[in-house]
Amino acid sequence: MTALQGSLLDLADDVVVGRLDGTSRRHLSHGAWVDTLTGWVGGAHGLYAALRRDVPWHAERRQMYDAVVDVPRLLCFYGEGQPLPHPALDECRVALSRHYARELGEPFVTAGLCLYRDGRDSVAWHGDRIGRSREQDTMVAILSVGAPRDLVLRPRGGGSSVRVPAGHGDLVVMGGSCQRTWDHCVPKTARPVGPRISVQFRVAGVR
Ligand SMILES: O=C(O)CCC(=O)C(=O)O
Ligand SMILES: [Fe+2]
Repeated sequence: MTALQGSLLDLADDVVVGRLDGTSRRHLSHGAWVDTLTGWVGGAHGLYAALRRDVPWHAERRQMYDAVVDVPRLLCFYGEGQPLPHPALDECRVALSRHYARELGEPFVTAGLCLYRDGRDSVAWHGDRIGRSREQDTMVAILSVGAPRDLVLRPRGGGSSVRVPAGHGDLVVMGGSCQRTWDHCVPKTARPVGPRISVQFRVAGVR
């Protein structure tokens, strides 16, 4: 009985990367779009726990005008060819590369991980415009595990914002001109929220 319970628990811990054919696309202005798929990764608890435990999370400090401030989240970046911290993330990367191959024309090769410890952690308005994404269309695919937070997008030229919920096991892909013509952020929240881990898959030479 104990052995059976043990194996059932193991089973419940298994991380399952689902199919991508259920993604739904929302077209934004200026050729930007977002694809979403809720519950892409099943057993996401196991993935969250393993990443929380195994990733060498570190804090960063950044120059902000004339002060040096803490970046309000923990980070870890995996460059091209670097082993990812969980086999499910390799599976995600390969599945995304295959699914978007025709449209993107190149594979996802890097993974940026962020840990938002609570509602005070956030990422300010920005576009991922370091590298080719400043001039060219690209995609940034984000897997979220842990507490749900919102990814909010707004057109750079002004206009109303779009709120995209990023829940446990969900996928959000920003594509087209999204990094150039729109900004995105994960706002702070006063709601009592638990920790969230975000995994951003990008192509070579884009941050
Ligand atoms: O946490 C997220 O899902 C977004 C993170 C992000 O925009 C970034 O690291 O560039
Ligand atoms: Fe970003």
